[in-house]
Amino acid sequence: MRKKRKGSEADASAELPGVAARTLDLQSSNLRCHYSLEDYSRLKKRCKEHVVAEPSRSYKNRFVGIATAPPCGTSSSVSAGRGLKRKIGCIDQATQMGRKKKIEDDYVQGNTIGQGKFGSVWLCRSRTSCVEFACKTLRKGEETVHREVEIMQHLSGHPGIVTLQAVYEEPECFHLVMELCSAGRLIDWMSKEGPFSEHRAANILKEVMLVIKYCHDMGVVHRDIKPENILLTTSGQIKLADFGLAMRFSMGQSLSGLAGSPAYVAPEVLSGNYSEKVDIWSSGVLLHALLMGFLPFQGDSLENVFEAIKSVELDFHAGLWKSVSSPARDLIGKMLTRDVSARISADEVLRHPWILFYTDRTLKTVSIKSRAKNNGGTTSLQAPTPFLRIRSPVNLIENDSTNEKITQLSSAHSIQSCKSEEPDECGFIDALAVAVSHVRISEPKRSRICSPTGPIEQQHSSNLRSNTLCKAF
Ligand SMILES: Nc1ncnc2c1ncn2[C@@H]1O[C@H](COP(=O)(O)OP(=O)(O)OP(=O)(O)O)[C@@H](O)[C@H]1O
Repeated sequence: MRKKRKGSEADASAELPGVAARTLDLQSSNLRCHYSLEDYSRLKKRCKEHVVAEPSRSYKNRFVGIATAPPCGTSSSVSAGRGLKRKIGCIDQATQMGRKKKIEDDYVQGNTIGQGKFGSVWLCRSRTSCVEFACKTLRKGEETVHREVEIMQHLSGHPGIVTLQAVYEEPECFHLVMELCSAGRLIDWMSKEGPFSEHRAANILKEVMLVIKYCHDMGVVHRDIKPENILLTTSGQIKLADFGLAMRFSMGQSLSGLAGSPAYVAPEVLSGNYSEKVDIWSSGVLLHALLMGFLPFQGDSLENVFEAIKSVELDFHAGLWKSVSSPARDLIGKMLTRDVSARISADEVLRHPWILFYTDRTLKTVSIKSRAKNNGGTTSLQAPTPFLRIRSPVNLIENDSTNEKITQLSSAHSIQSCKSEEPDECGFIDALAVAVSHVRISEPKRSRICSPTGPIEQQHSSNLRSNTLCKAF
């Protein structure tokens, strides 16, 4: 019997976790609780079975739904193995090399570097080039393995997406050889150094949104955007990883299926009818966490967290928000609006004045100049110093010396955390944002290729570390 992976129907025979009885470890943090959407999915299923006693098919329709939607021009009714083989057929020449060979023929196995729910990720080195890669080994039978591979292949080539190098098949498992992101996960940097300055947060969000925009333009919704799935290379490049929950969609298509990670899940996912805008909501949660150091929607049980997601209004005028510029607040508000039609798109996020202010060279130059004038010639607003190297031509930090600095990412001290913004920067940004908002930006061309079928410890870290609320279901 095939196993169901996250985003799929929960196993009816699995023991119902004591969801209602579980308590938060409030001492650790408001978000270090022990719930997962898998628990929720199981609970809902159990409830439905007990109360309504409907045939399992109707439940399946409700919760699995689009999770098994086929990729472009294919049927979802293929078995995982056959599906993957066929997908390998459309993977680049370079990735076909593993079809007959064993992975050991081409790669030397190294240490385990990550553990997922359905397999491990380990270091490997190419015997021919000596280049190191990450290898994700997935046990066969996973329903969505072929879809994850196919989507990675579909998206491969974008600098913000982990490149799939090769795929090897064995009787029991698949090995996905991927580009190595050895500087770790964004969540770890957030835990170590967060909350981040607006400057740094804007540069991170921009990189993330560029990838999400690309995914959406390519007809893929990720459905599990969270800092645990954002990896960093030694050159500081951000890479979106873990497409285990990703799926194809076509513009205007209504999606269903309970999928995501509790703390990041959009309210409409809980109602069972959603679109690619769920990635924007999750990114809004990410932005909140980047700036504030904690997650926006919390509760002492999984269902309370969902209740918060559905009903809590964020008060942008209280407490810590006072130290955040109004354009930043405006952007978070537009990303975390429950009215999906009012929620901005990835492209609109990228054109938001707050993002432009911190990431656009022209605007930055203007702002520095005007600032210098006011300050008797000193440029108080510094060039971007996020830990990631911004590839955009509009960025000011792309030079050899910066790259050199960033290659020392293994040392926390090599990264400037950029926490010391000017005290009056918020007001300055507010004023600038008004000017920026008058800049007309032309609509970009869409390039879809396929149109298919609570407060935390020390104001940062602990409640952002991986916990069950942040685990995909
Ligand atoms: N390309 C990579 N380079 C470096 N480390 C990686 C890479 N891909 C994955 N990892 C590490 O392995 C971990 C698990 O990977 P991934 O999230 O893809 O697996 P998963 O089975 O989908 O996990 P989960 O069950 O948490 O969703 C990551 O959190 C990361 O630490």
